[in-house]
Amino acid sequence: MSTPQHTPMMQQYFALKSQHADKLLFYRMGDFYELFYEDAEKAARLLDITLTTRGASGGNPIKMAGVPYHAAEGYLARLVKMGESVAIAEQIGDPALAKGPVERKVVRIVTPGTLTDAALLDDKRDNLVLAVNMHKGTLGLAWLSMASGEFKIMQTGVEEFASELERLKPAELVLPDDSGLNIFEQVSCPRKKLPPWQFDTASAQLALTRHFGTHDLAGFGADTLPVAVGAAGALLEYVKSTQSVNPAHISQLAVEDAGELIRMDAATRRNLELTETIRGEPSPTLASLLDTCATSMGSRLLRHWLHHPIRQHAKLQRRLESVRALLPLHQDVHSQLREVADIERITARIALRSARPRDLAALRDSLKALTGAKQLASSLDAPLLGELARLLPDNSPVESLLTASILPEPATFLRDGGVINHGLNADLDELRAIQTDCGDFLLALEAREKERTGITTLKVEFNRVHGFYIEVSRAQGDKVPDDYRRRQTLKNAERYITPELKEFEDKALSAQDRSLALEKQLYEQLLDQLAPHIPDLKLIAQAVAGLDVLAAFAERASSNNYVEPQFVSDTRLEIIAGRHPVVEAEVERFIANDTRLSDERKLLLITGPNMGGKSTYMRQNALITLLAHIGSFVPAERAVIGQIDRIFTRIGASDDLAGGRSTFMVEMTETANILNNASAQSLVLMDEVGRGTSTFDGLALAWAIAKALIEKSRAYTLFATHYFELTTLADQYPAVANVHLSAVEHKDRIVFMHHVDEGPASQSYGLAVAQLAGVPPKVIREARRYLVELENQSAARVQPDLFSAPPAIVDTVESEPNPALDMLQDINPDELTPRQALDFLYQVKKVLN
Ligand SMILES: Nc1ncnc2c1ncn2[C@@H]1O[C@H](COP(=O)(O)OP(=O)(O)OP(=O)(O)O)[C@@H](O)[C@H]1O
Repeated sequence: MSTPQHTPMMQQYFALKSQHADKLLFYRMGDFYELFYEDAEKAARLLDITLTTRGASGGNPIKMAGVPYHAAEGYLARLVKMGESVAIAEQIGDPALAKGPVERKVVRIVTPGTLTDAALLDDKRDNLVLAVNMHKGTLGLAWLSMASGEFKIMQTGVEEFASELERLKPAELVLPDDSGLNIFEQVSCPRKKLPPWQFDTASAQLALTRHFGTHDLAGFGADTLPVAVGAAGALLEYVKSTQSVNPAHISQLAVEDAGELIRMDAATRRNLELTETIRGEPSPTLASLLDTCATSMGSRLLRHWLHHPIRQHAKLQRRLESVRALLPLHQDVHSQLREVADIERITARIALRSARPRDLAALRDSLKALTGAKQLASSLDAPLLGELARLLPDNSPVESLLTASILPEPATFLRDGGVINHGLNADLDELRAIQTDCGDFLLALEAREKERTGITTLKVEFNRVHGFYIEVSRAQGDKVPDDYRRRQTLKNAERYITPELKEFEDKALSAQDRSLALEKQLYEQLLDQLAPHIPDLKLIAQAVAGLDVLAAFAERASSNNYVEPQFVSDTRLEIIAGRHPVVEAEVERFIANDTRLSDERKLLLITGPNMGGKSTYMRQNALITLLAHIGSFVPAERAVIGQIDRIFTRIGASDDLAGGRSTFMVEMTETANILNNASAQSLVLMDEVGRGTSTFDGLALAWAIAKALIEKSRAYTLFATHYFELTTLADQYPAVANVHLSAVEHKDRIVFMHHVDEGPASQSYGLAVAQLAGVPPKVIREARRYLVELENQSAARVQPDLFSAPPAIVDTVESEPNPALDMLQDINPDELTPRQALDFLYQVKKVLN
């Protein structure tokens, strides 16, 4: 675009912009970052800043908008939240020496997924960038937290994409440009498209081995995952392109083994409200309830654990032992950890050389504060705590280095000076002494000059614009000696300089410049010295996070009266007096309930009135199971839990309008997923399945789905339903048991007991609940009348609609003679049990086939 008519500065701008066409370019001009042309229009719209025009270049006025450099972080944060990426071009040349425009360079690229600045990041959440690669139905995923250096990959089936996306919740997606796959259409997060060759396994392997300095990827266990390696290579190259230095803190690649985790699909993660409510709010959720962590590293790890429940009982035992050991001491541990800053993110900024002076001071103080936590953790009798304690520092070399190098309270910005400690560098100390001695020298000079000249009101002073001067009031102007040179004339006074003062001024000002430059150099050296300690610092951060979460579990266990769950190898889910951890905190009196599932009792059919507590009861069992599998104590009197491989939920009606699926379609898609994938070790929650369609279709489907779950999947199933007809399943299958939530009607009002009792519910109470909700009395009266009518009608037919043939078949029957019609003529529905009716239906079906 640059043509000879453009001004030299705009030519420079276009050259930079052409390399960052897909981003907003912040172009530094003095104290502002300016945006031009389309960027200016976009930024003005997004940030609500003024759009102006200035001069002209290439024959047209230049549209521009700007933000002050000192407030840039806030604007960047807003842009990144809106999914924008920004390239920041700084002035790197010396304006005094430049002939044309001062030299500028893009020094930093800020994208939603690669943030590392403390000001732009949410403390409590990992900010991930996820790269996706696909090859013949195989999905390769690679994700990275730039702020911690954690880099992971996995390979799975393409159909798992939605569930992985819900688990990882990336801030940015990186895709091959040609993917053209519709699975990405529903994803709302910002995407970066890269040339497809970057996802090629061979070039990715080369990029990765070069970065890690390894011969191949076998050491990471990644050599058998070519599709994921393709994604990892592309991702690494992408994040490197956003930084001006090599991200050395990305020091290893880990393969996520999905087999070690309890799997949960996207709907389950949402329905259980682990880290977000269904409405997308951060509380009340399981995370908001459990998070009493003292550090943000702990809060982030807790969220990670909630989405990654593990299956190995031995590993869970180690966490549980630690929680038990921490029960009497969690307060002490947390009060030690409260002094600890975000070591993980500071470490990443050290690696990226963007750590600020106060980051380093905070790291120094945190390392010191950890000595106490180390002692506490190592004094406890739990192997996992012992391991964490060993990773914590005691007199760490980094702490000594930082103590020697950084002032106790350094300035915020290195450019202001006042960062490097005294005694580290003799030259710096000398330059600083010149500045400190300055005051004494000026006082002495003032006294001397007063005496020499006899001018009693003479003052020696300094200001930024004019430097040092001697001020003499106009009244005493005639006493000024010859060696005074005039520097500035004021209304009532003259300001002078003398050769002696000039010499001093040169020395003082150059001392200041030189000390600032020296501090900068020493700071860079310090970052170099810290670089080899990055792996240790990362381990320390992990240990702090682990200790913090385990102490939070202990705190929750004692404050909320949780018990240690027991794991067993047989088929069992036995929860005595279980509670819903989140609902319990919201209601005045929570009624605890038991759940017993085993080989002999695998499906509970739950009936009861609306608002009776069915959903709460089902979810509490899933949450207790989940809590046990992250190593937490659980809200119950006793919990004995066998092997669990997956948790499925089909709860509530949620429209997926964006995805073009109706409520019923969503319901059936989720149900299909459950029927296809649940095993005998899965925990399945089905809430009122079939509700989204007509009563008879719904009932028929619910019946068949319950049968499939009990006959084929044999999963641990909690099946809540409004269809009382289903309660007869218990007569046919010994592994099906009926339970109900009780309620009593009292003078037209309904009182919910919230207690789970054996057996089916006796009646529905739908009208009573409607009344309770404030439906007008007239409507309730009408409904009551109609209900009586319906009940009378159905009394004449037993289970009429479930077993009647659908209209289409009736038509066929009428148009041509059919043996099924004769069979129907021969039976008396009033004499059939539901079982016989169902069997009869099968016979009719056979005849029709
Ligand atoms: N065990 C309990 N102890 C105390 N209060 C409870 C209990 N279970 C549920 N509740 C209260 O009852 C309310 C309704 O519970 P829930 O949503 O589980 O009912 P439901 O039977 O699933 O209703 P619906 O069929 O309308 O979905 C909860 O919000 C909670 O306040």
